[in-house]
Amino acid sequence: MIPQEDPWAHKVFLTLNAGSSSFKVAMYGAYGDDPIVTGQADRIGPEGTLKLKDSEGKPLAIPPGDLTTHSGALATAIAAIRARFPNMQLAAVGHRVVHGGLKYAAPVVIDDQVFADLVAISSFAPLHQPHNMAGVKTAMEAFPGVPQVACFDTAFHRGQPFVNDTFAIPFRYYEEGVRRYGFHGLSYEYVTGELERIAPHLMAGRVVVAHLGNGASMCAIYKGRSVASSMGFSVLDGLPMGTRCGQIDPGVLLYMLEKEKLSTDEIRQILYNESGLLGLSGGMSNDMRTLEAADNAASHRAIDYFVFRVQRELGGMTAVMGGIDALVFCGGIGENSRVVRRRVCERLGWMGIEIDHGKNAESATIISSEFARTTVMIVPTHEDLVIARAARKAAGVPEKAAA
Ligand SMILES: Nc1ncnc2c1ncn2[C@@H]1O[C@H](COP(=O)(O)OP(=O)(O)O)[C@@H](O)[C@H]1O
Ligand SMILES: CC(=O)OP(=O)(O)O
Ligand SMILES: [Mg+2]
Repeated sequence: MIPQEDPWAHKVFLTLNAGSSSFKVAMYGAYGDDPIVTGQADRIGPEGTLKLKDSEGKPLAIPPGDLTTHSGALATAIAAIRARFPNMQLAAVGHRVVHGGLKYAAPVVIDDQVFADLVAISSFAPLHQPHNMAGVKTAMEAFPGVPQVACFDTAFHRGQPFVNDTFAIPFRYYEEGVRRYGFHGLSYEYVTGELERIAPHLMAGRVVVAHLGNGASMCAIYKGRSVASSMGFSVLDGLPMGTRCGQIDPGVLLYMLEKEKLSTDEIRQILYNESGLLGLSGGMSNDMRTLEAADNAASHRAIDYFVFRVQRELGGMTAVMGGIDALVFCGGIGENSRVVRRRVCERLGWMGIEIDHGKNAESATIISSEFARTTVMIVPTHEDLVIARAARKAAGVPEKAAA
């Protein structure tokens, strides 16, 4: 028999994950978890930077290009990847799209209708969705005919119970789509899959995942399904974030409108860009590393509030699940900040949470002490891999156990 060459062996998949002032790009083959290229554009604008590296860590040459806009930076990244891999056979591009609205609860190949639907809900996520869709447009132009696959941060939560999906305002708003969508779903999907693999007995129970990054949220996962999430209608709700406020009394917005006479644009700017860790620290920083290093009254205000809100959510999520079997940390802060992890877990012995300080200091996978009732873990998240897997599936790559 003549051996058949695997038609997928040389195919590649691009993934794009756009944030407010940055985006991450990666390229994967048809199988396996390790990317062929990873990279990031930061501070997109007059001081934009772009860095890409191959699987051996060697930097890719960046051609001259426009780093002042998301589309320009992405076009530059694509040019760099094309120059380094001139014969690449691109099978699909996967995009993180923050909001799928009511209609989209699973990855979808983007056609004109899907594109229009997703642009139409941009105001639901003004910091992310316009950039996500700019990325889709740029990739469509760069790779005509290649399937573009949208992967939604909201999808993981769409089956959540009504009581976590709604606000107590006139019911017509719920019917119109003003709901608590929850976000970071690609991250929760990854972590859930990892837990299923490494600790299936925990996944069968009651898990709280704390995705603590520049954007931060928590999710209560009961038997593998999202039953409560801290983020709501927009990416502002729940925990305080780098520059976003987190949970806020709507009366504060009325105060800003009526008493201060601020415009909606000014209020949006405050809530999305000037609040959270940055706002509470008096403008010092949105970056947890900088705040931890500063160790002064302003940084303590911000970190104390952050820890307090994580603990409150944890208590609430534990209550609605009738207990907790595992607490999982992920995201830049969850994976790296031993201080935040330690402080969150302090005084939670009544919940069966007790961490081993040595294991926490070395960021081990399991950081709870040996006899603690609740397992506390760190699972580094990989949203891009979830996107790559969805793009592979949409392109028709057969499931094949990674060699
Ligand atoms: N070693 C560390 N100690 C404390 N915080 C860290 C550390 N490394 C990263 N972080 C924090 O993680 C956050 C960024 O998280 P990340 O998940 O990368 O963000 P994004 O949402 O932009 O993907 C920043 O606040 C950063 O300070
Ligand atoms: C949904 C969200 O907040 O995303 P990010 O963490 O990328 O800002
Ligand atoms: Mg993030």
